[in-house]
Amino acid sequence: MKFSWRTALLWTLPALIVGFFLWQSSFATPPASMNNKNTASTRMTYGRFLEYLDASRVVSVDLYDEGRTAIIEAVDSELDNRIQRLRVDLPGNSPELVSRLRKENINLDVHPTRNDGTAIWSLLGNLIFPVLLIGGLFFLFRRSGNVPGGPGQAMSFGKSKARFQMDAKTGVMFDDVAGIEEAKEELQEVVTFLKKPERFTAVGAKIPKGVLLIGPPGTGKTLLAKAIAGEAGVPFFSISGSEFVEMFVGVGASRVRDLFKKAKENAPCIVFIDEIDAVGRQRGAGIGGGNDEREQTLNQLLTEMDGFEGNTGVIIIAATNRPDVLDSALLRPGRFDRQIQVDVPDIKGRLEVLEVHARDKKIADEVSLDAIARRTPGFSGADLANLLNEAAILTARRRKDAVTMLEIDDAVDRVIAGMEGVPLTDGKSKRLIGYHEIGHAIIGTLVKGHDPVQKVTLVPRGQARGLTWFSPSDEQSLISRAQILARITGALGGRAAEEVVFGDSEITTGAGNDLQQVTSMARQMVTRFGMSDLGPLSLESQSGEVFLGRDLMTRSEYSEEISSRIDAQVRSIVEHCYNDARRIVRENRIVVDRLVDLLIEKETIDGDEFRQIVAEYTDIPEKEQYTPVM
Ligand SMILES: Nc1ncnc2c1ncn2[C@@H]1O[C@H](COP(=O)(O)OP(=O)(O)OP(=O)(O)O)[C@@H](O)[C@H]1O
Ligand SMILES: [Zn+2]
Repeated sequence: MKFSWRTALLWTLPALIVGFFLWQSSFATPPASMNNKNTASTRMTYGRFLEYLDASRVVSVDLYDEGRTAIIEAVDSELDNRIQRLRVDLPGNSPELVSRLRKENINLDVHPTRNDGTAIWSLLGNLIFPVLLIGGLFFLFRRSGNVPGGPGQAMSFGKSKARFQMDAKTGVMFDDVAGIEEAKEELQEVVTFLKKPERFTAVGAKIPKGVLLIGPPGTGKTLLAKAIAGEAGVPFFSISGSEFVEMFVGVGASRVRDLFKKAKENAPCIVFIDEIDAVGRQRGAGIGGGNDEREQTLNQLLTEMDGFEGNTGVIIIAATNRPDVLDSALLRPGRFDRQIQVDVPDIKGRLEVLEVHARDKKIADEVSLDAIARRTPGFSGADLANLLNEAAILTARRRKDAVTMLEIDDAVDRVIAGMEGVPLTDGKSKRLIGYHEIGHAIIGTLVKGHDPVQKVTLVPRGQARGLTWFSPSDEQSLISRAQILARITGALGGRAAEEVVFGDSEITTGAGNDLQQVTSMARQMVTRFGMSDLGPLSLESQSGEVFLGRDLMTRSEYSEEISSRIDAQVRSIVEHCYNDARRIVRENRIVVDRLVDLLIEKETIDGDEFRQIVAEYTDIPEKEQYTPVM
C-alpha cells in the first residue's frame, strides 16, 4: 500500500480520540490528595469489594469516572474497626450495584467527571475533544467510501455522556433553609406528594410534575430543592441547563432522555434543573433564528415532561432568575405549572439565615447576629453564608478561638466588595426610596379602582432598589377608564412623593421604569381604547406579545398631525394624574412619614398592616377618598 497522508491521518485520528479518552479518565479519577493520602491509593479488587458488601463493612461509596471507579469507606476489622479508604476499579456502570447500595442504606454519591481533575484540564479536554471530533468527522465524511466502520462509527463518539449528578441522600432538611418561609410552606406539599402519593391519587388528584423556583442568584433555590429531596428521603438528580447545551447536535436531547430514564428507574425522586433559562429560552427568539441544538434539547424536555404521568413519582424542580425569557410552552399546565418566588431575605429572614450558618461556627458571645442582619440589606442567603465563612477564615488566620465583631466587620467589607449593586446602607438614599415606595402604596390604597397593596419592601431585587406589590383584585379582562387612571396615578406616586418631600431638585432616576409604564398606559388609552378627547378611534394596532424586539413592530396608521394630537392627549392625562398624586401625598403627609419610618425599620410592610395604619389616620373608608376623574 502506498503511503499517503490521508491514510496516515485516518488511522491516527481514532487513536488520538481513544488516547484522549484514556487521558481524560486519568484526570477523572480523584486525585489522591483529596482523600487521606495513604489509604485512598490502596486498591481493592471488585471481588473483595463484594465480599465487604456481604459482610456489611462498607460505609460509603463515591462513584467517579462514569461509575468505573469507586472510592469506598469500609470498616477494617483488623485495625480495631477503623475506617479505611480504598479504591475499587469497577467493571463498569452498574445499575444493580447502585440499587443494592441504596437498598442497604450505604452513603452513595455519584460524581460527574467534569468536576474532577483540575479546571484547566477539563477546560483543555472540553476544547480538544470537539476540535478532534469535528476534524475527524469532516475527514471521515470526505472519505466515507472506504473507511473501516464508516461514518456511523465516528458518529457514536458524539453519543451522550450522562453528566447529571445523583445524590442518594442530600442530607439537607427544611431547617437548613431559612428566611424564605412562604416558599417553604408551598413546597411542603411537594414533600407530601413524594411521601404519600396515595393520599392524592386515591381521590383522583393529579400530582404536579414541575415546580419552577424563581429568584435572584444565591437565594437558596438549589438548597430548597435539595431540602425537598432530603425531607422526602428520595434521591436527587441534578443538572444545569447550561450543561445540556452542548456543541454536538443531538447530545443535549439525548442527555435529557438519559436523565429522565434514570429518574424513572429511581422514582420517587427529584430532578433538579438549575439555570433552566439556558435551555428554556423562547424558541425562535434571537437574531438569526434560534439555536437549533438548544431548541432540540428544549423540545426533548417538553416531550419527556408530557410523556409521564405526574403519578410516577418524579417531580421536576427547575430554577431560574430570568422567568421572562422562558418559552411559554414550559409554563403550560402539566409542565412547570407551579411557580414559586424565592426572594432575597428581609431583615428577619437574614437573621434566620445567619442563625442557620452560625450553628457550626465558634462565635463569641459579644457578637449580635441581629446587628449583622441590620447591616446587611440586599445580602442573599449565599452572601450571608459567605460572610460568616469569611469571618471564620479571618478568625483562624488571626489565631483567635472565636469569631468576634472585628472579623465580622472586615468580612462585611470583603463580601460587599464582591457583590454587584451596592445595597442600601446609607441613610439618605434609603429614606428616598422609602418615600418613593410608600408613595406608590398610599395612592394604591386611597384611590378608588386601584388594586390593593400586597406588600411594600426595601429589599432590592434585580435592578429595583425597592418594590411595592399590588395584588390584582380578580381576573378581569375588561378594565374601566377610571381603573386605568387609578393605575397611572399609582405608578406616578413614587415620583410624586419624592418631589413633595425632597423638592424638585432631588428627584431621582428611580422612577424611570414607572414613567415608562405610565406613558404606555396613557398612550394606549388614547390610541387603542378611544378613552380621550380624540374620540373612540383605534389609532394603533396591537403590537402583539412583547418580547425581544417585537415591540418595534408597532405600525403607525396615522398622520403627523394626528400624531401630535395624540402626544398632547397623553401629556394631559399624565399631568392630570401627576397633580392628583402630589396632592394625595401632601394631604396625607403625616401617615406617609410614619409609614416610611416603619418601612425603614422593618424593611417590609405587608398589605394588611399597611391598611391598618392608614385607617388609624382617617375615618373615611379606604378607596372612597379619591375617585379619579378627568
Ligand atoms: N435561605 C437560605 N438559608 C440558608 N442558607 C442559604 C440560603 N440561601 C442560600 N444559602 C447558602 O448559600 C448557598 C448557595 O445557595 P444556593 O446555591 O441554594 O442558591 P441558588 O438560589 O440556587 O443560587 P443560584 O441561582 O446562583 O444557583 C447554600 O448552599 C447555602 O449555604
Ligand atoms: Zn416606582
